[in-house]
Amino acid sequence: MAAEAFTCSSSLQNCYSRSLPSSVKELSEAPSFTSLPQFLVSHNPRERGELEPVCDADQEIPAVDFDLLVNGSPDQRSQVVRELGRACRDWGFFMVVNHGVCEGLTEAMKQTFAEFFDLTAEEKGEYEDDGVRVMSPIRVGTSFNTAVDKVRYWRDYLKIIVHPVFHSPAKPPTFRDISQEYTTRMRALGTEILKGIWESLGLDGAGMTLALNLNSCFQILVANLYPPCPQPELAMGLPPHSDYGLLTVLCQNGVDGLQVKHEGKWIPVKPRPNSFLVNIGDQMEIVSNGRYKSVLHRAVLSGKSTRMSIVTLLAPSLETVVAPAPLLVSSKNPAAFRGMRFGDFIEYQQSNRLKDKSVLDLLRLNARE
Ligand SMILES: O=C(O)CCC(=O)C(=O)O
Ligand SMILES: [Fe+2]
Repeated sequence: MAAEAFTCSSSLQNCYSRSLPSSVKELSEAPSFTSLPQFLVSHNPRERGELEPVCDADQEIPAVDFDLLVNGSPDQRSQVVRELGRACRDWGFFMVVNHGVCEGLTEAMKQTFAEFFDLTAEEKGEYEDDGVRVMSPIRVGTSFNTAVDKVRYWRDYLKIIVHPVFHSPAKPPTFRDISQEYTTRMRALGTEILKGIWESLGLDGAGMTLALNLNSCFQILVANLYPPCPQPELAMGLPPHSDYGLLTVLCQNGVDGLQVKHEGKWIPVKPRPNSFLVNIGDQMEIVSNGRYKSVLHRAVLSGKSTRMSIVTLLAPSLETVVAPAPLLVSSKNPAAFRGMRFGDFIEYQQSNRLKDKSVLDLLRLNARE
C-alpha cells in the first residue's frame, strides 16, 4: 500500500465505516505495506537523545508473594508489607507471584480480546473513540487520542469501564462472562495489594476503602494490541507516560515490548509466565504525598510478532477529591500536591496528549520533586 494513498485517507481517525484500513492491525496485515507513512513515525531515539535500554534482563525487579500477603501469618504479612513498601519506594513497580488467579482465566481473557480485535471494522465501529467523549464506557481506537495526538502511535486499543458499573461489548459472545470474572478477580487482587501498600505507608489498611471510596472505585480494563510493525525502530506503541490511577495490574502475551524507567534508564520487562506486573499510578503518588512515585513506562514494537497487553487500572471513585493523606503531611513534609477530583483528572488526562507525567505535574505545589 502506498504511503500517500494511506495518508490522504486521514485514516485511523474516523473511517471505521469506510473500506480503508481502520486500525494498525489492518494496516499491518496489508501485504504491500512495507514502510511507515510519516504520520506513524513517532520515534527517533537519536534526535531525542534518549537513553537506550541498558539492562537486558529484569531479574532485579522485586517480586511480591500475594499468597503470603493475604494468607500468611502476621509476621509473614508484615514482612511482605515491608517488601511492598521498598518496591514502591525504590522501583514503583513489581511482579506479583502466587496470586491465585487461574491461568486459564487470563488466557481466556487474552483469547476473547483477540477475537474482538478480529471483528470487522463495522462491528467494532459501534464503539469508535471520537477522542472527545473520553468517558464513554467502551472505546475502540488506534494511537492514544487521535483528536490531539501529533503523530499516531502503533497501537490499537479497546477500553472498557467495568466498575462501578460493568460494561461489555456484545461481541464476541464469550466476552461478557469472561471479562466479568476476570475484572472481579483483578479488583480483589488490586484491592488487597492497595491495602498492603497503604499499611506500608503507616496508614490504617482498614480505613483505606473509606478514604478512597473504593466501594465505588473506578476500574477500567484495557487491551493494547501492537501488531508487527515494518519499521519498529521508527514507531512507538505508547510513548513514555505514567498511569493515572492508584495502581495498574498488567499481563502480557509473552512478546517483549514494555520498558520501564528506573534510575534514568529504560529497562525492558520480560513477560514472566503466570505473574502480573503492578505499577504505581499518579493517584498513589498524590495520596502518598510523593513517597511512592508513579513510574514512567513505554511500549516499543516488534517487527515480527503481535504483542498484546491487558491492563487493569484501579482508582478512587470519580467523585473523590484525591489529596495527600493528612497523616503524611507535616511541617517537615508539606503537601506536595493540591487535591483534585479524580473524575476531572482522568478527563483531562484522556483529552490531552500523552506525555510523561504532565497531568500530575500540574498539581505539584513545590519544586522539591
Ligand atoms: O503495553 C504495555 O505493556 C503497557 C500499556 C500501558 O502502559 C497502558 O496501557 O497504559
Ligand atoms: Fe501505562
